[in-house]
Amino acid sequence: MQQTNSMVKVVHVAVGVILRDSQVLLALRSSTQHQGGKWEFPGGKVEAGETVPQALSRELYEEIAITVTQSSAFMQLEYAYPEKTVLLDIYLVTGFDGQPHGREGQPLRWASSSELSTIEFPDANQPIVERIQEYLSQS
Ligand SMILES: Nc1nc2c([nH]c(=O)n2[C@H]2C[C@H](O)[C@@H](COP(=O)(O)OP(=O)(O)OP(=O)(O)O)O2)c(=O)[nH]1
Ligand SMILES: [Mg+2]
Repeated sequence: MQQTNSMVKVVHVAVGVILRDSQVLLALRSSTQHQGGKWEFPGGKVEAGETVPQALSRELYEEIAITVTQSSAFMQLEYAYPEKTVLLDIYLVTGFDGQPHGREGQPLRWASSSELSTIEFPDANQPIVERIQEYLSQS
């Protein structure tokens, strides 16, 4: 039987594009994770009963120790990896408290718009990178 999209479990992920001085904060996914060894926008899975902004705030506090004070919906993207399908719910984070650091030992870096073109992201991320570059060129 042909597998249709409705039969595939979709993993809902809250993703933060954290902005400061026209740069974006990235975290290195550990080699043991799905899409490991690539740079990501910090975030994680939305848990049952959570809104996306709640999941985003929780994940950014858990992963990089910041408290989100200002965010807005940016884009949504569904992407089918061979092993799973993800729905990335992407928010711009334009205000936060605290000094970001990788609480799980993961390296962090700030990247400028042009640097984003040279960094290896998970396969789903290309449209996100393009929209960020468009956004930064207008601001
Ligand atoms: N955080 C994040 N996840 C991404 C990006 N692009 C992308 O394809 N993903 C995928 C990879 C994973 O399959 C999924 C996110 O899962 P995750 O591993 O961050 O989830 P989590 O933080 O809840 O971690 P865990 O507790 O399951 O280990 O979304 C991205 O830019 N940021
Ligand atoms: Mg995560």
